[in-house]
Amino acid sequence: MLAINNISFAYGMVQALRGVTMKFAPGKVTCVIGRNGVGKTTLMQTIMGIRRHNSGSVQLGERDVSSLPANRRAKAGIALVPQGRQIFAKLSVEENLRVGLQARSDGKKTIPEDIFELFPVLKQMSKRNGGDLSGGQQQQLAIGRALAGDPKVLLLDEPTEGIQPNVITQIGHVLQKLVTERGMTVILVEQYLDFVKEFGHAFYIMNRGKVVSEGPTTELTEEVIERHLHV
Ligand SMILES: Nc1ncnc2c1ncn2[C@@H]1O[C@H](COP(=O)(O)OP(=O)(O)OP(=O)(O)O)[C@@H](O)[C@H]1O
Repeated sequence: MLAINNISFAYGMVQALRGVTMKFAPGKVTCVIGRNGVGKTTLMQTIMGIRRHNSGSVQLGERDVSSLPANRRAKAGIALVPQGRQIFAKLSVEENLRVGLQARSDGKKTIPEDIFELFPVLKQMSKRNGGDLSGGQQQQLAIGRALAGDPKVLLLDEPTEGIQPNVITQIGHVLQKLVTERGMTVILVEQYLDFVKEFGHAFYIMNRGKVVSEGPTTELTEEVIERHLHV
């Protein structure tokens, strides 16, 4: 279980998060949705420890990880697939995956074979440079790199952005596997509501740095969407 309690964060005078409290269950995909600029990316960066929240706490299981920097949160089992993927263009696919190994707490130095089973294209392309891959392949690489660190909690910031439909479906099935077979806690920032409804179990809607609605995705009705998400 990952829980965040009363998290606030400001960029100077811009208050991006205002007392956000959320719970993320293992074995479930929890979706964080909201219009542009409501604080979703800031929230993911805060959970990862890339941005240090001004107040509140981040609890991973029994452990309060609020004071840990990002690299130690990664070792504790949190991984982020960032918005825009941020793969290393000049490194090969294999080298990108090796970067992910550094987050492991068991010191393992080889890329786990199951990453190639989840994303066979990464095996076929293993010697190619990251920058030569298509957008969809880069997204798979970014997820594979996060999984190389053997996380318990996987954060994904808009993984379907700019990706062709067949790869979106493949990514959805991988997330389904990670939660059902490994009991992983998956947290998904997503604008694509069909994906949320198909693969998500629970949702939080944010507006102006706050939670304004939450529930199981079966309760993500047209009325809720109309009230909180339409511009
Ligand atoms: N580096 C920054 N410096 C100053 N303000 C920022 C910075 N990054 C984000 N903000 C502001 O913080 C608020 C929240 O931004 P954030 O990117 O977290 O929202 P978001 O919901 O992820 O949006 P999007 O869907 O467009 O990515 C916005 O008002 C944004 O303009």
